[in-house]
Amino acid sequence: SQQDEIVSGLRERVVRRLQAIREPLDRRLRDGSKKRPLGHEQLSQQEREGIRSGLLCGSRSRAGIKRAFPRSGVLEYVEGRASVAGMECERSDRGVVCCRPLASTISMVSTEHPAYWKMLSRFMDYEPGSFRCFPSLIIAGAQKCGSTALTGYLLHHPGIRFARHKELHYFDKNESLCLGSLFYLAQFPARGEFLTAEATPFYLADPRACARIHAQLPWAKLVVVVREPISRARSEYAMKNRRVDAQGDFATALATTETSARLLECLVSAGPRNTSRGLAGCAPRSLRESTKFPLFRASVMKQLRAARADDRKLFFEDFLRECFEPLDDGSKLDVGVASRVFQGNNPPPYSTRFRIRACFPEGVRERLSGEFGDVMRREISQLNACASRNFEWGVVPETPDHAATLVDTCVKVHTGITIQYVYRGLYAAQIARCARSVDKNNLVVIESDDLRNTPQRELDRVAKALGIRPFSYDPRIFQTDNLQRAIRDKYPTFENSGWQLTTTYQAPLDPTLRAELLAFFKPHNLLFFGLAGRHFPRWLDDRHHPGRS
Ligand SMILES: Nc1ncnc2c1ncn2[C@@H]1O[C@H](COP(=O)(O)OS(=O)(=O)O)[C@@H](OP(=O)(O)O)[C@H]1O
Repeated sequence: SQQDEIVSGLRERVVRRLQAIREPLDRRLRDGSKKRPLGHEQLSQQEREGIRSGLLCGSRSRAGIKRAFPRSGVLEYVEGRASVAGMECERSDRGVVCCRPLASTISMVSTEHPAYWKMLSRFMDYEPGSFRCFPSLIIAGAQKCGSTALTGYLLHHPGIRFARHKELHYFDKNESLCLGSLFYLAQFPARGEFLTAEATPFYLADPRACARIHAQLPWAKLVVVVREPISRARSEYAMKNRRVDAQGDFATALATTETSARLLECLVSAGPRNTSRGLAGCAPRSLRESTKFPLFRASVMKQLRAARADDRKLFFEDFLRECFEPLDDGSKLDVGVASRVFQGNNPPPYSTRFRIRACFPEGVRERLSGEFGDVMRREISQLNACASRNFEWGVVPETPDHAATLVDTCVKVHTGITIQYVYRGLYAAQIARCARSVDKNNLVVIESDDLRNTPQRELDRVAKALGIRPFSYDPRIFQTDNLQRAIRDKYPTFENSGWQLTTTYQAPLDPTLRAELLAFFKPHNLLFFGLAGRHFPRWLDDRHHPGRS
């Protein structure tokens, strides 16, 4: 079919590029140690390109050094090996389930690629001998439309098990893909009387994820939850707002010399080998209780892990010296700790402040770039300017394919909750792009209000698409409190990212802004209705959602 041709054409192009990149790299690897760190400036143009395009793994250490090595994950993907090595697929009333033995793959990987295995084993938790099953169901989008509610409901289905974490981001992040399908498989439970599922609502927005999913998991069903785009955007903005607030509070707490001093004492007593557990146990309470703390802890660990095992102690000491500014006023630091970390300074420092910008940049970089109306208007005007420059049909796409080309040309997609509040509500564009690789029969679209109002009916649609027996849910699980509980039990840290089951909005949206946004989204919504084969009149209605959004 045309889709297959596109995929195989793409694959050929990628393989050719890959060969061009691999040859010099293989030579270098033969010449030197497999793990030889390469200074960024030492990377060849091709290697740099390989890292950029995601064909090679590149990791950055604190010293700015990059390592490049062939990415097992991407090799699997490009060569189509991931899906076949030892895989067993079966179709039953449990749907289509494809599994692979984890243990034999592990022994192969650990002997053939020790460096890769070393990196991989850090992320893995597995029982030897078990088969793991790739997901047959992926909740692929869209963000802020109710994907977590849908996950929370499906958690009660006896024939479905979800991955350990919500939002694996395997198909959209080069670093995850880099770890390969073994890493991905390890996120799912050992084979049992169920199919497996994962939910990463960013997949729909990512320009490459659908093609990657199709190449690795051609049997998987993708469920896309959509929502009236203005409410969606507002929900995303509200979540970002919560994150920025939490970030400000964390930075303020960290900036006090008292907190910084206690943190440094805590790190010194935990030492290089026990840093993570130590931080969880002895970091000042004002930090530990913040929703930003897990990110902070992960960031410290990531920086420390960049050090090679043999020089970890040295690296740890360097980290402390670089990240804690010596001061001579403020909250006093334990004398022993001060002289150990800041030895050589004159006069001897007795207090300190954590250098948050240098040492925890991810904790302070999120910003709101204006009021909701400003960011929406700015994004729309940039999109319109780009569209009128590039397309004879101007700013209003006439077909879903036009809409897909519009976003391909005019939107540089960013991960995370960034400034793409408008783009992520252009469902026709994103679904049409996804359908270039994923078979339409494998795409199930659910509308957010329908999910809220008639959940059993929507869950039956998912079961039907998966080819599994319908399941009658206890209606109590649809109550908000129970839904919240189910989500918290499964994903206890999910709310740390600023996510909440529902947002309380302070005021309704300004009517003028609402009218402008409705007018902008209308043609995109109509294209989406055409694709979905359903009309959602509430999306076009000015009176819709006066209270909720
Ligand atoms: N049962 C049910 N059905 C449909 N939608 C529901 C349901 N429960 C919650 N919500 C709404 O989901 C919004 C959050 O969406 P997500 O969970 O997909 O967000 S995320 O992308 O995972 O961050 C969030 O939107 P806002 O409240 O506007 O922020 C929720 O209201």
